Amino acid sequence: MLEISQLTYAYDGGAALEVDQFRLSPGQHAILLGHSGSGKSTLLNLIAGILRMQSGTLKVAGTDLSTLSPRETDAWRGATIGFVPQQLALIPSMTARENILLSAYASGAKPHIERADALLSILGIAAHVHRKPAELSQGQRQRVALARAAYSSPRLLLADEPTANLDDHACSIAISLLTTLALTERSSLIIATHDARVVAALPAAQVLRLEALMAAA
Ligand SMILES: Nc1ncnc2c1ncn2[C@@H]1O[C@H](COP(=O)(O)OP(=O)(O)OP(=O)(O)O)[C@@H](O)[C@H]1O
Repeated sequence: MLEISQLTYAYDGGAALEVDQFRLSPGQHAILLGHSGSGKSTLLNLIAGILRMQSGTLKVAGTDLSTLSPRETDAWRGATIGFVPQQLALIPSMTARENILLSAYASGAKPHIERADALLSILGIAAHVHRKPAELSQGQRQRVALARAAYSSPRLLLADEPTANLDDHACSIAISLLTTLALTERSSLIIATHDARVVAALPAAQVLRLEALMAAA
């Protein structure tokens, strides 16, 4: 599902990420673990093809990302990746259902309302389908962002710090929602986090530890 070898990435300010070797089999989950600034978001963005890799090997769901043009990468991402960003990035003027259907609206594909509503139901917020983000709690907003990421049945679900600022109860709910979705959608899950509770909650996940490079420079 994921194959990384001697991957490096540098921003203008200097090296941000080095991963020697990492492999994830289909159906396995991974945790990218590291302190602030260790390159977790950078690696998630490389895996999603949002950042373009600079050197090394990065194969995601069987595709060597270095072989794709930017246009091909966009199409590949739409078909393969579901992303839950840390800031959720919901559109304030749209309802929960409309936020989930956003990718369909944007690509001109037929929106599958039943699919959006079924996901909201799996995530326990079917009653809030017509609410806008401001009318939802933070936990409910996170569920909408999860449903939006899962809408296209991605092979890989990526979540950036999904438990940041959550108490223990909300943290275990967030993790169980992610694993439930991964199970029902048969997706692999990659979680970027600095939260040891995530490692404890997912004992079968492969852990990739990242070290900050810039701070040491
Ligand atoms: N767009 C950018 N331009 C220059 N440097 C960047 C950029 N984005 C991130 N960096 C730097 O790259 C390093 C890794 O950042 P990244 O956001 O990937 O870390 P992170 O582990 O996700 O951190 P956090 O947990 O705080 O979100 C940091 O030193 C950061 O300052």
